Amino acid sequence: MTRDSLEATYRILDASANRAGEGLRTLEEWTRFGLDAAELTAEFKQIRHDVAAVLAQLPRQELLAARDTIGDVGTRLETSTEYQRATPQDVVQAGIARTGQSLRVIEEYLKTIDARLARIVEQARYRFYVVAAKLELLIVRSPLRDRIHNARLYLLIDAGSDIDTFESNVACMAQAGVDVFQLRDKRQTDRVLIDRARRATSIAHDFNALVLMNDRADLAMAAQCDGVHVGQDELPVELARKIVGDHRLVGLSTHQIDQAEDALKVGADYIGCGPVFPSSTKTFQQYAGLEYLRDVAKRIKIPAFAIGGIELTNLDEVLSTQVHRIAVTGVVRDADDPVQMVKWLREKLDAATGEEESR
Ligand SMILES: Cc1ncc(COP(=O)(O)OP(=O)(O)O)c(N)n1
Ligand SMILES: Cc1ncsc1CCOP(=O)(O)O
Ligand SMILES: [Mg+2]
Repeated sequence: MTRDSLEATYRILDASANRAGEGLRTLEEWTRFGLDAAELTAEFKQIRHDVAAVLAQLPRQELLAARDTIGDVGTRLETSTEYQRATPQDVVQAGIARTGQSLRVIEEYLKTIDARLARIVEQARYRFYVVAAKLELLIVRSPLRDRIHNARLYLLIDAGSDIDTFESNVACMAQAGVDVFQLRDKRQTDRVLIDRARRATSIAHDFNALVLMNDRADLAMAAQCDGVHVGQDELPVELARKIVGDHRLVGLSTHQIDQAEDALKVGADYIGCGPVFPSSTKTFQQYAGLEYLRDVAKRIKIPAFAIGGIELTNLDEVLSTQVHRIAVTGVVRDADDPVQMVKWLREKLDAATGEEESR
């Protein structure tokens, strides 16, 4: 290689190493502070260190001597999208693209200097693609994720006595302010569940509400509803995700903080948190209680719905934990006027959300 070519190669390696380091750091900051995702943060950090260790094996003097930021024509070229970052998610997506490209550039030019070092960078690039895909899945903004994020009132319903009553119930509840329905009826046949979920989805969508299936990802797909809710001992979130895909929702029940932290790692879109209080719908030996909700509000970034025995009379206690989303059954099902009950719950939730936003 000529002296000029070698110098240009060092310039490329120096610039690309800086770009890769900055890109990895940008991603690391979001997994650390935006998502509290310790494993992803550690993986990005390790890749950053491994690439830096490779570059450290090149003659530093040569790299620095080749650096010419002022004379670099590239620093004067600006693309129209470079300053378009509406959200941190945009920053992350740009960071992923920039880092992948830089690692590839380093690898290619290193081949002309030291094939062994190039192979180490190639391995780092493959590891980067795996971890970047995990991160992208967490931040990808599907319309349903935005909607579960904005949801406050989640109602678990059974299949009802007949289809007409069921349909009119869904319409009334959605109109009164329910954001999300879950079809939970352990006594029904698959056929009934599929039919009810299909119809509920079609009605709920007219009111901008969502419908999820309890426990069964296969039935969620058969009914083409908005997702599935699974429990700790049921279909694992990763497998539910394989069945329903990235654009439908997967919710997970959690009862303690390590389960809530795991929910983020396995890619759940939201969590149910409870049981908070004794419930008339289901019996429990143990309660997660209000303390668990306080922990979740402080530490968990995905939407969290408090569940279990929530009534109008204890809703203030729930809201005081700073968890501002609830999932209910009995308080609505057993109310003298279920529609009125939904409206009251809605009012209280909206008031709490309004206070939060004005703080
Ligand atoms: C929103 C929401 N949160 C929690 C649960 C409870 O789910 P799970 O623990 O799987 O219990 P069953 O519903 O299967 O009895 C839920 N369904 N929804
Ligand atoms: C399915 C489920 N899991 C925890 S509580 C509950 C039932 C809904 O609770 P409630 O009827 O107490 O509002
Ligand atoms: Mg379940």
